[in-house]
Amino acid sequence: MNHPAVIAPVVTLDNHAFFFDVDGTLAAIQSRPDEVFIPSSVITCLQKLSVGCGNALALVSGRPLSELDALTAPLRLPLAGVHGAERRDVAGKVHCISLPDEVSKSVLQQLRQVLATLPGTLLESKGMAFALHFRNAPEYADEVQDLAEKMVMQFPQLVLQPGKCVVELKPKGVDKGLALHQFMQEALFSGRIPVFVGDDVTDETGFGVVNALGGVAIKVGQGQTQASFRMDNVEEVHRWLEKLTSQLHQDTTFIGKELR
Ligand SMILES: O=P(O)(O)OC[C@H]1O[C@H](O[C@H]2O[C@H](CO)[C@@H](O)[C@H](O)[C@H]2O)[C@H](O)[C@@H](O)[C@@H]1O
Repeated sequence: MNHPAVIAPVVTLDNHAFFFDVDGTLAAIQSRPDEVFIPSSVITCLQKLSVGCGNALALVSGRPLSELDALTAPLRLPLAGVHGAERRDVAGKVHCISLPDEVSKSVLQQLRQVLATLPGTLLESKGMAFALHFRNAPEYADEVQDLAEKMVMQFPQLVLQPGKCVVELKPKGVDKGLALHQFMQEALFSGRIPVFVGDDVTDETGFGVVNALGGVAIKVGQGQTQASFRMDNVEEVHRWLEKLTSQLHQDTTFIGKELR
């Protein structure tokens, strides 16, 4: 569906499980990945919501788990990172897809070499995945795209993951839809109706899984999507979170409560 409803859906904490993308959804887009932050008021909302829905709340992001923990400190949520290549389940166990050492070393070396010749581009290495950013050098978008395409031809273990002013290389077979599906198999999530809020191409596989489960898929911002709902921007996501959590009783919402 290309023209989803522009209204916040009705959800109830008893019945729903909540999944949030990070960049462009909980955190406003910044010029560089390391400039991103989630306002403390939003972290408080996430904690309230998590407690209110029996801890059936997870982040599903392209970022590594370590960065997600840092961005949401002091929370320690179930997480899917690197588009699903890493996942920390409800029990805290980390599941991780890795690349053979020689592959990741060779990819990294080749990417570094070429991107060094394209001033303003930025390479983010996540071990088993690589983000080639051109937000600050849009004139090199085509060169970056060509480089990424060459790498996936050379290394069949990798596939392209397009994003906002970025082309990523991630392990084949990994996506947010699968990560979301895996969370929904866990006792704490299963039986609930999934709600997933995301803004980017990588979130579409998550929206697909949510739709198949009769859940609520919410696209943030413009662009084609299979989500059924839309929110205008990050600020609207924040306002929705505030509204959802303001209905909670005080005794379920205090900071510092053990999340599981
Ligand atoms: O799945 P997400 O949580 O949305 O993460 C997707 C990628 O987000 C980051 O890059 C994007 O945000 C940056 C900061 O706002 C921005 O500078 C960049 O242009 C965007 O592409 C992050 O750096 C990637 O690792 C994530 O995969």
